[in-house]
Amino acid sequence: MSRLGSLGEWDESRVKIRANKKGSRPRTKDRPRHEDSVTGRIVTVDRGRYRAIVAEDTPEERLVIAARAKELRRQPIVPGDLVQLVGDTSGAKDTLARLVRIDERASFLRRSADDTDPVERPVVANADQLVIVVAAANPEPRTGFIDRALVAAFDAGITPVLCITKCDLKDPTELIEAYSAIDITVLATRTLDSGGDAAPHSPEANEPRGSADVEESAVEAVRRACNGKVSVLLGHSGVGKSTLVNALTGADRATGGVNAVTGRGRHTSSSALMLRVPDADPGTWIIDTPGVRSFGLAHVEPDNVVAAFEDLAPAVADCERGCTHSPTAPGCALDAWVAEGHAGPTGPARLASLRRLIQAETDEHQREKHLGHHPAPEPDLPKGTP
Ligand SMILES: Nc1nc2c(ncn2[C@@H]2O[C@H](COP(=O)(O)OP(=O)(O)OP(=O)(O)O)[C@@H](O)[C@H]2O)c(=O)[nH]1
Ligand SMILES: [Zn+2]
Repeated sequence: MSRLGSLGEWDESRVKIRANKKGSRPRTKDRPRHEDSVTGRIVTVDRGRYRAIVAEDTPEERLVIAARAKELRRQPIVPGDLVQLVGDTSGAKDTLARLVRIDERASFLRRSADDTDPVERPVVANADQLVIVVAAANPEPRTGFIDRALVAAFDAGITPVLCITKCDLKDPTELIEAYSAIDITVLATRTLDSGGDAAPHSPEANEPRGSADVEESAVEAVRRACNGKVSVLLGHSGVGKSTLVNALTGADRATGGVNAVTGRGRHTSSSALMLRVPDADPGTWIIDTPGVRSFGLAHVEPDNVVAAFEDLAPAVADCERGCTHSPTAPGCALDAWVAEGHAGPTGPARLASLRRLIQAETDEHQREKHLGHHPAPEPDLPKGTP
C-alpha cells in the first residue's frame, strides 16, 4: 500500500529510526539474538520505564515493566510499539524486563515544530485510525486544526475519523459538509440533558472531568467504529475527549483511580497512553493523547498527502520533481488531471479539499524554514540512565 510504503522513505536527516526502515535490517552479526524474547505492546512510557502488555488476550496476560537496552538508546519508543522483551518478563512486583527490539511499525504518527515547541516528537506507533475530536460548539470547531490532523494522519498511514461532540449544542451539518469531499467517517455525539456544559466549563464548578453521560447510541457508534482497531484520540482541551474516553473505557480519571491494565493513576508524563475498551473485540485499544494539543507538520511530504486521494494520486507522476502540488506550483499536473475528468465528477471538489490540506502543510514548511530544524532529543530517558 502506497501510504505505508512511505514509511520507508523518511528523511533520515530528521528522523533516525534506521532499525525499522524497510529493507535495511541490521546484519545478523550486528543484531543480538534474543530467541527467548516475548512480544509486548507498549501502553505507557514514563521516564525511561516502558509498560508493556505481554500475552495479550490470553490467560497469561500481564503488565511488564521494562527498561530499554543500551543499543536502543537513540530510538524513540512510543505507546503502541510492539517490542521484544527479555530477562524477567513475569510481570511480578518489582521486576524489570529488558526491551531489546522494536518490531517494524505499520504506522507511525509524529508531529513536529510549532511556535512554542520547535522539536519533532513521535506520538504513537501502529495506530489504525486517528479520531479527530472537535466540538460542534463551545469551543467552536477550527477547521485549521482538523485539516492539520488529517494531513498528519494521511502522512502517517492512519485512517482519519472525524468525531464531532456536543451536537446537543449545535447542529453539525455545516461542519460535516465542509469535509464531504473527503472520504472520512464522521461520528456525532452528544451528552444527555442532565449533563454537559450548555454554559462554558469552569474549573471552579468542582465537577469531575469527563463525568457527563454521553448518549448511549452515540457511544455505541464510536465503539463500533473503534472495534478491533487501535484508535488515537486527538482534540483540544474542552471538546469532551475525557468524557468520550470515559464512556468508552470506563476509565475513571476523575477519581484518580488506577486502571489495572495501564497503571494510569501513576502516569505522570504528558505522553500518549493506551486504554482498553471493555466488551470489544481483542485488539481494541484507545490511545489518549493528553499532552498533544497541536500538530506541527514540518516533517510531512506533500506526496504522502496526495497519496491518500486515490483518484488524484496518479496525476503526480506528471508533476515536476519536488512539486508541492499547491495551486501556484508551476507545472502541477493535478489541475489538468481533474479538468480532463480523470477524477470523475467529484474531482474538482476533492482537489479543492486536497489543496486546502496541502496549504495547511506548506504554511508549516514556511514556518519551519523560519525556525530552523531542531532534531528530536531523547524523548523520555533521564540523564544517567543506563
Ligand atoms: N453539552 C455537551 N457538553 C459536553 C459534551 N461532552 C462533554 N461535555 C462537557 O464539556 C466539558 C469538557 O469536557 P471534557 O471531557 O473534560 O473535555 P476534554 O476534551 O477532555 O478537555 P480536557 O479535560 O481539558 O482535556 C465538560 O463540562 C463536559 O461535561 C457534549 O456532548 N455535550
Ligand atoms: Zn503537483
